[in-house]
Amino acid sequence: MAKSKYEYVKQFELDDSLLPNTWLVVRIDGRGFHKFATAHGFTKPNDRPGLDLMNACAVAVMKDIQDVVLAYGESDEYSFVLHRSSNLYTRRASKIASTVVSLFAASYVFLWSRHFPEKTLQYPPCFDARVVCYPSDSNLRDYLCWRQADCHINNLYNTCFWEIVHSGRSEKEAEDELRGTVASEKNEMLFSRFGINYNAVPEMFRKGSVVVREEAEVTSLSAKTGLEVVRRKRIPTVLHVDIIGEEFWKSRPELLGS
Ligand SMILES: Nc1nc2c(ncn2[C@@H]2O[C@H](COP(=O)(O)OP(=O)(O)OP(=O)(O)O)[C@@H](O)[C@H]2O)c(=O)[nH]1
Ligand SMILES: [Mg+2]
Ligand SMILES: [Mg+2]
Repeated sequence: MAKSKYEYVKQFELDDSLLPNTWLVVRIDGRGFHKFATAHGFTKPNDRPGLDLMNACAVAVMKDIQDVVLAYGESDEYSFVLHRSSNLYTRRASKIASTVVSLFAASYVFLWSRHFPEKTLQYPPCFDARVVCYPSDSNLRDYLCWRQADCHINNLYNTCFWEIVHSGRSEKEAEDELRGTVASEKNEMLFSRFGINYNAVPEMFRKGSVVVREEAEVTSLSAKTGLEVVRRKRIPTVLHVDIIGEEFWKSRPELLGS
């Protein structure tokens, strides 16, 4: 069939394929979530149902997109790691990022009432997305260390900040008091002034959330025989563990393996 005279416009669509044989990380982040958290009365500094909802959305993304081998989330962001061998959408950046972020945002709305049965969603949440290539395994691990260290630094700061505010000081006073303090001083402040052992703060808040495909037994009914069948399946599972040290990677050699 003859091409229409309009077809030439396809030439304006530029190639945005990502470098082959590199780890791909899609990071999504809530747009204006400071305002979103306020509008929905999220607990400060950590809202458990809000974080559970983020994790449920990440699981939904991983159930749908098999090329995602691991996801890491904290605050209003989630990073999705696609294996270096992935050929999803022939590695076109905009197709990959837009698919991940729209699936995440749609899941956020779809699953909202399950996590907030008593709260009405006030307006549509929005997330941005970017995709970055990491050429080596150590670059990828350093990326994930960066995000988990960010989670730790922010959570320690925010835990102190809100303890000071909840004790009756203004936000400005809390900010002034925390300026220039190091981690050990913040830990000491939490312990001696507020009776909080930082290590006893839930791991989800201190370490963020990692989603990996863990083997589990799944029971279903056979359509043929009507009998129960037990299968071993790899299910996206949310963990709150350290991913900076060796332990996590040593016990999961398949993650970085080919
Ligand atoms: N109260 C509360 N707020 C949260 C929680 N998680 C995230 N937030 C808010 O979300 C913000 C996320 O930070 P950013 O992503 O840097 O800021 P943002 O307001 O989303 O702005 P942009 O990402 O630049 O659009 C935090 O500063 C908090 O205000 C939570 O569990 N509880
Ligand atoms: Mg944000
Ligand atoms: Mg953020």
